[in-house]
Amino acid sequence: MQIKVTAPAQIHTTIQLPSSKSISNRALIINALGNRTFQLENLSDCDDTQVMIHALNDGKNTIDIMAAGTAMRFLTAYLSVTPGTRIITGTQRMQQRPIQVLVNALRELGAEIEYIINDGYPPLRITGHKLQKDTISLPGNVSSQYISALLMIAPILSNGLTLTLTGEIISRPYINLTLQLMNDFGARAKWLNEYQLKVEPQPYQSIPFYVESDWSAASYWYQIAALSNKAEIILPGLFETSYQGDSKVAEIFQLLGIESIYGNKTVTLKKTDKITERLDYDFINQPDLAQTFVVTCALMNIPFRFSGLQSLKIKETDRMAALIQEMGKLGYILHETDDRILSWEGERCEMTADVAIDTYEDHRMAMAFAPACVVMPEIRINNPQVVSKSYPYYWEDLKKAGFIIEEV
Ligand SMILES: O=C(O)C1=C[C@@H](OP(=O)(O)O)[C@@H](O)[C@H](O)C1
Ligand SMILES: C=C(OP(=O)(O)O)C(=O)O
Repeated sequence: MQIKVTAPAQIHTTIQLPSSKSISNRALIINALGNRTFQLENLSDCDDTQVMIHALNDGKNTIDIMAAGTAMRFLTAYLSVTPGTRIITGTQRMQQRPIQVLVNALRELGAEIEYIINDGYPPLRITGHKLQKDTISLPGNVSSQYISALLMIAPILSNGLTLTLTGEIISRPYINLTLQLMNDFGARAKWLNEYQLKVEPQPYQSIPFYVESDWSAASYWYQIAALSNKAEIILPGLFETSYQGDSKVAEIFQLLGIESIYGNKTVTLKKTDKITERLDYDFINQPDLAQTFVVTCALMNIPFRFSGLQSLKIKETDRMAALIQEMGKLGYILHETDDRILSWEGERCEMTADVAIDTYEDHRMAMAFAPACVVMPEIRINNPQVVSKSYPYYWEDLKKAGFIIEEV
């Protein structure tokens, strides 16, 4: 399927964003490990959260988490401490996303996990039982989701857990998000120092819990505002002091002429004329924002150097390669350095005729490229349904804001 997206002349709208999938999926695991006294409120309706709900509630022997990285990693740890033998699998791409660091750590703690097809990758066969060991060391430079997964099961281990992280720690705000939620649910978990984490053997308590809106999803509305001549966008359900590391998007977009005005549980995006001449930024802590800023800066003609992108290669697709390829179609020549930096110094090439953006089964490719139509007559997006991974109503929300979406 392909759609053609056309933008309105100006944008004045209020958009109810989806709930945070990162918070939803953590709250679900924690609640499942606790006593489930309260219902979680405002859980995301995205695919990644729906697969997690099914995995935890349906009692199936084979669990298919489709493309959800958090579900694969968090459930691998969860199933390792939950009685029974289960197979956990996912999409073809999920079967290429590494999980060895987490499996090795869990095995060292005493878990029973087998690779079913390829060593180091899902699918896995997991038999859950009590884990005894209470210290573990693992690399922090592949995916923070492994660390979050281990942290979340730690309060129910007999002696708690001390984790030592080696190498550069990527996506650290997501580890902090995990600690924050664990502590909200009555656990005792904290950093001992920059590289060590400690979790006490203190069980979770259910609490009434409401999931806030998704800051990563908000980034596409910041992008639309930045690319528009005239825009005012109100986003309810977002807070300045958010648990989510991607709330940083507000600060970075300030450099691209967008002011965030925080009100009663909402943020309003307004345009300013303060726009930086170039943007250099290290995305090590906010990898999911990289696509938003690559597309936005190039289309605003702002040269950039974005570092800290090493984890992009093992996400829904190789996002570095996908960005270079698709920005090339729009006439922008990006450079990749050392598998971790993407830069653009203003080099242009001819734009592909009848350009259609490929999305590589990556929701963020669709969501970050669609706003390009604000500065182009139109944009075509292939396989637009990929957005359901984190933001099922993205296209409906664009329509609500006055965009025209046609199937072609
Ligand atoms: O813990 C989480 O909720 C996430 C952590 C990040 O992954 P990495 O730690 O693999 O970078 C992020 O990209 C992903 O979308 C969600
Ligand atoms: C990388 C992402 O998700 P996950 O790793 O959880 O599949 C994402 O949502 O951009």
